[in-house]
Amino acid sequence: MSATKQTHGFQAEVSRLLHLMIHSLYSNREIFLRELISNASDACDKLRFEALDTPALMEEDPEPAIRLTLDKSAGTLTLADNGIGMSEAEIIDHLGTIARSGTEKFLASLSGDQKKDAQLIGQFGVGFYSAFIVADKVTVESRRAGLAASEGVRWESDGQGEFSVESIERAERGTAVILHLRKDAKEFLDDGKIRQVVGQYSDHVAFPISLAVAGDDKAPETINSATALWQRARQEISDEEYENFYKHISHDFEAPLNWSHNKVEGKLEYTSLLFTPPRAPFDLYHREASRGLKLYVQRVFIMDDAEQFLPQYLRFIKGVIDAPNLPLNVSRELLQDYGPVKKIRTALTKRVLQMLKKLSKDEEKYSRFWAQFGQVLKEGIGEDPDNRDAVAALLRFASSEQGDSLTSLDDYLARRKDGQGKIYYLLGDNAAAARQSPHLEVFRKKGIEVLLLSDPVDEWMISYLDRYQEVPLVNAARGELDLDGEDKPDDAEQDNALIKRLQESLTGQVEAVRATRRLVDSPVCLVLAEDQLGPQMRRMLEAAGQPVPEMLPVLEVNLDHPLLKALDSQEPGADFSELAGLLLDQAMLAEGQLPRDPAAAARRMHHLLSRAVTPNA
Ligand SMILES: Nc1ncnc2c1ncn2[C@@H]1O[C@H](COP(=O)(O)OP(=O)(O)OP(=O)(O)O)[C@@H](O)[C@H]1O
Repeated sequence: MSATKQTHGFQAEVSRLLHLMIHSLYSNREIFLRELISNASDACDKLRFEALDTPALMEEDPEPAIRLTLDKSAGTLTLADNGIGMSEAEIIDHLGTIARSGTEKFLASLSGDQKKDAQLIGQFGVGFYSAFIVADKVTVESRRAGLAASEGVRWESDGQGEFSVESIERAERGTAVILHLRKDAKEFLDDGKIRQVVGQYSDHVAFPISLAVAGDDKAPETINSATALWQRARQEISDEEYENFYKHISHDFEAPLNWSHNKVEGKLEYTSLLFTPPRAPFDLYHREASRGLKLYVQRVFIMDDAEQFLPQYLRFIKGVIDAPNLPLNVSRELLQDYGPVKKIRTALTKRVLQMLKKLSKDEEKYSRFWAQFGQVLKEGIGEDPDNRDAVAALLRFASSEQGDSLTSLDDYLARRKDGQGKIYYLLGDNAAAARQSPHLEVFRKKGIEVLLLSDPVDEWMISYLDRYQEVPLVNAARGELDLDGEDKPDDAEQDNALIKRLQESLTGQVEAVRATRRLVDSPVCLVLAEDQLGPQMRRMLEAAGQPVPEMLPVLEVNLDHPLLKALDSQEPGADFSELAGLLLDQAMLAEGQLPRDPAAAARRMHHLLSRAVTPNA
């Protein structure tokens, strides 16, 4: 009826996503039904929420419902809901663009390998566009609750880069998605098939889903149980139901790693159902990425991303919380400093940490978890002092004694040597480099294990973790080592003439030169003073444009090493200074740092090499 049919181009990312999705999800294609039903259920949730303030939005049709209709002769499957609906502007915006930062980069990371991409797209959440996996044309008709019947809108596309929009007369509120099924997707015209897929993926949707066949006299039949899953008793819910519920709320297709479902009674009554996802969303580190739980009050949906119920470092946890005693008109601002919310948050945080502890008993699953979320969890060491030991127990580290496998602090403590009162760690740019560090020599000799920390956040993180189970953590490359009382060189040793000569020659480049017992095979190493910034923190500050205090390292020397012995007999003069400079350069290189003056270091090295190849020069 409208003379104003307009054509729009999809945002480039949408076209690309559509193309990749159709290709990579072909063998999982029944998920389109779950995704569209999830959207319909969200739309009903949103309507109920808005109607709390504006009851008139319910019009004459107050019971939220989702209706599926098969039309075999037209070859269409229609999903209709009487939820919130969309205005013309909304439909153009929601069904033509993707408003998540990082999307372009994410799409570029897809490989073209169907299996791998299918999993990755799960991180993204496929949503509405999955309709095109089974349909070669999709028509959406909608009217937003509260608008007049004349303000209906029809959206149509064949998924090839463009969509059209026109205004229509639409008496019913809500949205109908009409799928013109592809030739190879006609199985979805079979009511048995629809029943099976809805039963499998969407049984727990809290609104009735009915199925009708056009031309059939039978009344539409409800085909799901239509109770909120989290309200049912734990023992009545199968693992598969939990898994499907997770997929429904997260738009993921892989099963969660584990979950925790609890009902808390009493003054602070609430039910929580929390899931550990199998993969990090692609935008885990984007500020505006969705995070947090879905909040319900008395089964009425209140908001997505209720981030107030968990701390930042647990932002990857998915789930729902139903707190029947919160006011229905609760807003984000109100949640912020609402006493009961803080209490629930404290309890849920503990709950999640327990859930992760349980997960850690399953080594295979936990290593998947750790690879995806380990970095985020480390934020908790700084962020959550009250639960520091519980978070620390979940951390995993490379270790000098454990080859490629990672260790927990508890396992480290269980293996420690009699009388070893400290947990030792070493920071490095990567575990392989840390493993080569001269600082480990004395620990190896004594059979003491050292944790190898190489994440960019590790130095920051460890600065908050000075103890675990009352045992102090000590940086193996910092301060004076005192492994078993006998490691400190005595004053007479420090009073050595060679040390004094080195110190003189390196004035302005090192804080001090000291004799050491840290080393076995290496001649020298650098040691940080107790209060000095390490290289990782330095780089982080520099990258953030912060001023970095200039502090000189301490050079420790192994007086038993043949090189130092030879140096001792070297006459004072230019050669001695040159060799002293080279020793310092080497110590920096062994730390993975550049010498302070790389050009001068290279010159010294060339000089030395020339002499080595032409001994009489
Ligand atoms: N049945 C519907 N009724 C009302 N609005 C809808 C409906 N289906 C989709 N929309 C709107 O279109 C938007 C985009 O839907 P889409 O499924 O692509 O993404 P999403 O659901 O927001 O995200 P994700 O699928 O990753 O959770 C929705 O956020 C919603 O605003």
